[in-house]
Amino acid sequence: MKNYNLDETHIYRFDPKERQIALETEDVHVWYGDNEAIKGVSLQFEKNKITSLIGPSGCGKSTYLRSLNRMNDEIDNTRVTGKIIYANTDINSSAIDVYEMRKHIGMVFQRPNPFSKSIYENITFALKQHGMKDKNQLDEIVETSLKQAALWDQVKDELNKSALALSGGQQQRLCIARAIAMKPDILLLDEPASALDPISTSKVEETLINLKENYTIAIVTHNMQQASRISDYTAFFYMGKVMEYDKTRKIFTRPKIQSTEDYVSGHFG
Ligand SMILES: Nc1ncnc2c1ncn2[C@@H]1O[C@H](COP(=O)(O)OP(=O)(O)OP(=O)(O)O)[C@@H](O)[C@H]1O
Repeated sequence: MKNYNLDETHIYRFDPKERQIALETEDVHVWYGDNEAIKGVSLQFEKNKITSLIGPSGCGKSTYLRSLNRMNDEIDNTRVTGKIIYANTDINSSAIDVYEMRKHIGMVFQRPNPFSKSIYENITFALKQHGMKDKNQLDEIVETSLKQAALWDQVKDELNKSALALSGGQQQRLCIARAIAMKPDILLLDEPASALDPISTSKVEETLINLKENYTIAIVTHNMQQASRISDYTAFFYMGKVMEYDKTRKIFTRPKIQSTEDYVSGHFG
């Protein structure tokens, strides 16, 4: 294993006058008990763009992603410090209504995890929990979300069918539809295509590219081609830090840091 200089980093910063920042973290640290998994990450996520989080296994990508909508709160013995700024508010503050915040910052997990309910109910379940009762309104959201997730044409005649009868790729697009039904601003995805075959993967990628018109997306991926195909920005994580953050094109063609270059060219370690 090469000895990479962990102090040599390159973090691209936006000028907020030129680019709209949808979400920003300042010096975020995450501990699992005594293990400091994230060691001071400050990143900006540009509105209506896709940002990929890449890096070797165990470097903290998922931990960082989960901190962006406080999913680490659900894990015992976890501590998160630093600021996570969304809409001029630090959502890492104890005063935040986490349930409410997650309506704005939604998440899709690695394995498709539809509820054991119909396709229709998968999308309407959380909306009903939030008090929405109007059938026409619910129908409309089901249709719009499934269209945005590029699944409507395949399922529109069988909305009462069990979601578990869909293929893996369709289930994952249903999970994306379920997340966007809440009309979040930001969509966090943790390796959403890793359990899918290449055709389903390319459908999910197409879906994400179309979604960025309306959403800001952060995605953890192990797939370098995927990061370079779909994302506008890429952050390279290593040992709980971001070593390099820049436009995706730069990360993959002219990285500034040796560890990034080795990682993206497959010569890491
Ligand atoms: N629920 C947890 N409890 C305790 N430690 C955890 C937990 N989840 C992650 N960790 C630890 O935090 C560190 C970062 O893990 P994380 O899963 O965030 O990395 P990752 O880059 O997403 O890895 P991978 O690419 O393998 O999914 C690792 O040392 C891991 O063991």
